[in-house]
Amino acid sequence: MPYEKELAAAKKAVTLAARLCQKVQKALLQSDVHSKSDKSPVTVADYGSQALVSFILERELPSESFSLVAEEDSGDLRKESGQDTLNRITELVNDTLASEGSNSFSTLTTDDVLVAIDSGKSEGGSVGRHWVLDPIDGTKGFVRGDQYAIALALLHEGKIVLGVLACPNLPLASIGSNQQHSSSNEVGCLFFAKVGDGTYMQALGGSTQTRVHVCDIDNPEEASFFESFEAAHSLHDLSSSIAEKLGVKAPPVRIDSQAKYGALSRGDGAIYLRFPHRGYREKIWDHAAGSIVVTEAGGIAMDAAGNPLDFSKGKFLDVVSGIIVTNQKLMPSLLTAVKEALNEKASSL
Ligand SMILES: Nc1ncnc2c1ncn2[C@@H]1O[C@H](COP(=O)(O)OS(=O)(=O)O)[C@@H](OP(=O)(O)O)[C@H]1O
Ligand SMILES: [Mg+2]
Ligand SMILES: [Mg+2]
Ligand SMILES: [Mg+2]
Repeated sequence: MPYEKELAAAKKAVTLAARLCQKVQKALLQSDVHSKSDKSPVTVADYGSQALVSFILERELPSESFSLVAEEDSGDLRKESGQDTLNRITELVNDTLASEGSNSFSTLTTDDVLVAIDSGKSEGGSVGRHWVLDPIDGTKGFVRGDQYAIALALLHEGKIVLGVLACPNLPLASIGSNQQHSSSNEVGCLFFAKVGDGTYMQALGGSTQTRVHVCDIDNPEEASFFESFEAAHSLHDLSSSIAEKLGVKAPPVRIDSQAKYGALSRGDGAIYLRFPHRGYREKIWDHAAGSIVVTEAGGIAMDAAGNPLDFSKGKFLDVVSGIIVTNQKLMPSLLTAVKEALNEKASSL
């Protein structure tokens, strides 16, 4: 089966990274959170997760020429002021590797950790294979104690061919707005998909996998939709105008990160709307794993003009206006509603 060993390595890497993140989130210290040059937050767990995933992929797939496009870099950790943070990250990475129960590695030094983080500097593109990683997607949610995801995908000749999404705080039971009462309040989901092979979910750290599908609603009135928790990341007014045009009755479900794609892939809701503020450029690591998880579950992800998402152009994902995701039946009416809402918005400016 194509990409079988890559999927196994990706699941292992992401599961270990999730373990590191869970440990940090439980006891998050103010000193663990820093601000990047664009003012967005980054924590020791973002860096630790990136170092771990990079290290595990290289260890598990030694024969491959390794290319990784990832969100974080080690610039701030190489400064004098970053030394304590780097020591803390190195300790977290080594503790997590030790908890894996294998003695087949030697303790990583701070230099090893810097090198592992910086192997995420690849630019991606349409040629060859590139891993695409968001070590913590939804860092603001992570810091708040809410939803976040570790999102890893493989790009091959410009197409996403596999994706793994760990959502440590996502309930195993549905979170949709019409959710049934569930006796289980267990959290921690691992979604994974290979091209042509469907999408599966298992409990994080578990082994029983179930195939998942997007919902098959065709009446928009019965649909519910997901959007960003942070109003700074997506225009909530615009999505509410789209929902109104569609006749959606349920209120929006606002959660952080690509956990939205995971929830959609198992039918918790029907639509995901994402309309960043003017001037923001999407990055491939914010959508690569999520998009294959949804499409292999029977959904479609497009930009607001109905173009497929093109991951082959480097680290940016250039889209017209925003990203919309839903099932096959709802997409035509969703595209119409989006077009109308965007036209109204443009004429009111
Ligand atoms: N201004 C702006 N507009 C749009 N998107 C932005 C913006 N700033 C950041 N980001 C990216 O949003 C990523 C998190 O997206 P979410 O959908 O999780 O947003 S939210 O936290 O639910 O509000 C978040 O991912 P992480 O940095 O990995 O957390 C960012 O890549
Ligand atoms: Mg992100
Ligand atoms: Mg991130
Ligand atoms: Mg970030």
